[in-house]
Amino acid sequence: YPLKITSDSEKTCYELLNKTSRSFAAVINELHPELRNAIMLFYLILRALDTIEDDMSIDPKIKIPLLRSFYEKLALKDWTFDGNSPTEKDRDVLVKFNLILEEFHKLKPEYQDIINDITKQMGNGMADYINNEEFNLNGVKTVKDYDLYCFYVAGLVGHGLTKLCVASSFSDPTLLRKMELSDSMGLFLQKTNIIRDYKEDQDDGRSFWPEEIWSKYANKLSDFTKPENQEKGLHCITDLVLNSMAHIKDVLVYLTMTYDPSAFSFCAIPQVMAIATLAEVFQNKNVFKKNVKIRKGTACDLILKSRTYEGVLEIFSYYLKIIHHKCPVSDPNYLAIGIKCGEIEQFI
Ligand SMILES: O=C(O)CO[C@@H](C(=O)O)[C@@H](OCCCCCc1ccc2ccccc2c1)C(=O)NCCCCCc1ccc2ccccc2c1
Ligand SMILES: [Mg+2]
Ligand SMILES: [Mg+2]
Repeated sequence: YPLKITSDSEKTCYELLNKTSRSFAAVINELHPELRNAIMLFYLILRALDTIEDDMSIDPKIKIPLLRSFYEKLALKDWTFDGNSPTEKDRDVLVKFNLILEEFHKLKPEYQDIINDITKQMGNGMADYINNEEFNLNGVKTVKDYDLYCFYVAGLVGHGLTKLCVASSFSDPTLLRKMELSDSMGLFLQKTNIIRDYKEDQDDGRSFWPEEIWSKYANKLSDFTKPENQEKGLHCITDLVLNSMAHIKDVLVYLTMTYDPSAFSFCAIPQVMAIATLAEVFQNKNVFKKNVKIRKGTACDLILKSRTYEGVLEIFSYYLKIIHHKCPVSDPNYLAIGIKCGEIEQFI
């Protein structure tokens, strides 16, 4: 669909989108015009909220009220925020937030309400975690906390996207009665990022790997940065990958209920990138040293192949086999990985 830019503020919004996330920008730009601006603005507003959450230089006494009240800024005409540290990578979305607001108020009220509601829930969820001393000091404790945090920052995005797609008749309204499918769409992506971002988060003094899992393999999470602990670290990655695989069936069911071809690609592409990334981080000690990424050429093949549902099934089946074959017999989760791969294979 040709991109028809009608104002300077809209032009700036697309520039901000392309600058803050090449991967999501690529799929959002392909969307049908009916949804494209709504989802582009949904992305920028939540990225602005996340840029406040991610900035470790902002005092929690300032950050917590700002996260909880952020959704109220959506009612304003020209609010901006310049309180991020100069090094915060996406600080521009807050500095130019007035232009995002200008475009946001042009959306259908129904779309504005959906975005408002998700922004409010996410802001409160993020604030709850920073407020909870336990999480702030030692990171995520239980797998239950891990799922709750990922629900707040990504599951809710799935909820909002589902409501926007159903409102514009691009997806099956049944999805509204099965919101756990939307949860899984977000949790699968967020958990993949959290596994991949171990080193980056360690360097930022943050951690999202749940203690309930990593404590089986180390005394403290930073142990995995030492070579002598990396065999154990690989077992921990297996455990985390196994936990993420629990969402795959829901993801595949969700995709069968997304009718519009551009909405299907928009939903399918991040998911196939995630399964390819899981296979890349699996048994890969580089995770403890740098940010592991899938090759550009692979990403292009995946985009082409994920245009049909059969193509998506082939991609998942291919990478599940890779994960299964890469798992050494010595890994404590060797059998569980085989069982989970078999379970999903049957569904495919
Ligand atoms: O700072 C970073 O660069 C990464 O931040 C991560 C973090 O801080 O944890 C983390 O920040 C999360 C809070 C802000 C969420 C922003 C977002 C992301 C993608 C969207 C896609 C479409 C519409 C709106 C969207 C909103 C992050 O960006 N994680 C990437 C995974 C999030 C997936 C969200 C999501 C959920 C369901 C989906 C269903 C279909 C298609 C895309 C989907 C996308
Ligand atoms: Mg972030
Ligand atoms: Mg964040």
